[in-house]
Amino acid sequence: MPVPASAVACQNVSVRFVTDRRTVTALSSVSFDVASGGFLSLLGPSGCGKSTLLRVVADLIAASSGHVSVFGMRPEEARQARSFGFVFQDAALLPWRTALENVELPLEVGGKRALPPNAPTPRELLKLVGLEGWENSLPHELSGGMRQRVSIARALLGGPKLLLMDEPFGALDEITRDRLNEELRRIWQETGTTILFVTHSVYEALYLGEQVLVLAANPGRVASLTTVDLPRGRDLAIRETPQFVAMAAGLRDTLGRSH
Ligand SMILES: Nc1ncnc2c1ncn2[C@@H]1O[C@H](COP(=O)(O)OP(=O)(O)OP(=O)(O)O)[C@@H](O)[C@H]1O
Repeated sequence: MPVPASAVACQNVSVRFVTDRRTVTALSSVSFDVASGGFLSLLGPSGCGKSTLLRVVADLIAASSGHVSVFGMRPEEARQARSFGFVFQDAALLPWRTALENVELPLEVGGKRALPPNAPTPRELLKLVGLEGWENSLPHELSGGMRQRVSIARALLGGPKLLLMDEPFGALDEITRDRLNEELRRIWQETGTTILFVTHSVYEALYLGEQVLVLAANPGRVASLTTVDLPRGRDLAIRETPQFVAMAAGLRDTLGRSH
């Protein structure tokens, strides 16, 4: 079977929520394409539909119209094929299970199952996210940043080709967030996983992404799609360069017109 070049392709995706009181058009005719191995940051004002878009890709919400393809599959098929992992703002760890047991959890949900051949083990994943030596710690013994690392390791269990991340670092202090930004770029490069990353931060979106999709609100729609022309190997100091500062100013300008 030929490998589709796109990891995620959305064409004219619209989502309407109908409640007793009103109908909300959360997304209106959103189209974009992320290549396999790409990193797309999703940026936009509160309520512009960022989480909704991620949830449509993850098959948690059905699009009202339009077409979504994940590695050439419908979102439902991609979910059944365990093609993606999801990381939320809250690490959502079970407090009575150790870090290692939390990473192992998906193997037990819906009946015991084995890891696919060649997939990294839970221990290897904890090492990948910088938590070697913390396997037996309980969540309350870990910092917020470490808990979020555990949830990233858990989302990478089974070697998904796509990682969907909904403001995973939004609740962390700035220094921890910076460190995790660097770590995430490293993990992305080491694993080759395609990443869709929701954030409110222009700096985070630009530092992490190879592309930045800005959504405008009411209704949620594409305001701009920018290719980030920065070196693949980047450290945080790149945020001080004139090129980065100019791109950030451009994105802020688009954001300012997106409410
Ligand atoms: N299950 C739902 N039922 C009804 N309306 C919903 C539902 N989920 C989201 N919405 C509405 O859809 C719009 C987009 O919400 P969404 O959470 O996707 O925005 P967001 O960009 O992720 O916001 P934030 O940055 O504040 O997290 C909002 O107006 C929200 O009220």
